[in-house]
Amino acid sequence: EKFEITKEQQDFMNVILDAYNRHQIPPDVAKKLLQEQYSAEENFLLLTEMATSQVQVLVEFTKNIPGFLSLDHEDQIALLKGSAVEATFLRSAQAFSTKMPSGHTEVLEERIRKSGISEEFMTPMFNFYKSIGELHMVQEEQALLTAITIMTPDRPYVKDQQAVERLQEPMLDILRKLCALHHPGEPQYFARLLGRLTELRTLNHYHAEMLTSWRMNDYKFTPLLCEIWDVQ
Ligand SMILES: CC(C)c1onc(-c2c(Cl)cccc2Cl)c1COc1ccc2cc(-c3cccc(C(=O)O)c3)sc2c1
Repeated sequence: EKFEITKEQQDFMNVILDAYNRHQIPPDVAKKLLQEQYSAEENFLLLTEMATSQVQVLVEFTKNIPGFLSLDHEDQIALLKGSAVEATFLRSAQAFSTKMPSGHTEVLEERIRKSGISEEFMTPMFNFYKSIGELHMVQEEQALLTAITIMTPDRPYVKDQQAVERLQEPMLDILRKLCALHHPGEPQYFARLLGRLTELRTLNHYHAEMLTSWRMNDYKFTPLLCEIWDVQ
C-alpha cells in the first residue's frame, strides 16, 4: 500500500522522535527569555545563548539519525555546518508555534525584533515563522523535517552526496506517508512542507547578512557559533 507505514519505518520514526524530544533547550536557558532585561545588548546575549544551546542540541540530535555516524567524517561536519541555520530556524519556528508556553512567544519575538537585526530581515523571518505555525505540524513531522533538512545532499563541501541521498530518501518517504495519515483532508500537505524547505534556503542568505551586520557593530558570538558559522 502506497501510504502504509511499515514496521521498520515505524521503528525508524521512533528513533528520530525520541532523539528530537530528548535533546531540547534546557528549561533554565528558555526561562531566561522571561527574566533578563530588554536592551539590544541583553537581547543579543540571550539569543546568542539560545543559538549556542540550540547548536549543541542539533549536534546531539543529528548523531541519533540512523546512518549519520557511518558517513565520511568531513561530510558529517559539512552537513552540520550547512544545515545549522536552517535547523535553528525550524526549531525556533516550532518553539513559536507549539512548544513555548503562551506569553513566551511574544517575549521571544520582542527580543528577536530588538537584537540589532535590521528591519529588512524581520519580514522574511517572521513570515517563515507564521507559515510554519499555519501548518500545525505534528511532532513526528517536525522531527522528520528537521532530520531531512540536515540530510540535504547538496550542501557545500559534501563529497559523497549519494551516501546522503540514500539516508534522506527513506525519511522523505516516511514523511510523505505521515502527511497523508495526519492530514487526510489535505493531499497537498506534503508538498507544502517541502515548500518550507525551499523557503528555509532563502533564509540562509538573509542570515549571512545578519551576521555581517552584527559583526560590523562589534557584536560577539560564542566559539561554537564562530566555528559552525565560519565567522571570525
Ligand atoms: C547568535 C544569535 C543572536 C542568533 O543568530 N542568529 C539567530 C537566529 C535567529 Cl535570530 C532566528 C533563526 C535562526 C537563527 Cl540561527 C540567533 C538566535 O537564534 C535563536 C533564536 C531563538 C531561538 C528559540 C529557540 C527555542 C525556544 C524554545 C524551545 C527550543 C527547543 O529546541 O526546545 C528552542 S532556539 C533559538 C535560536
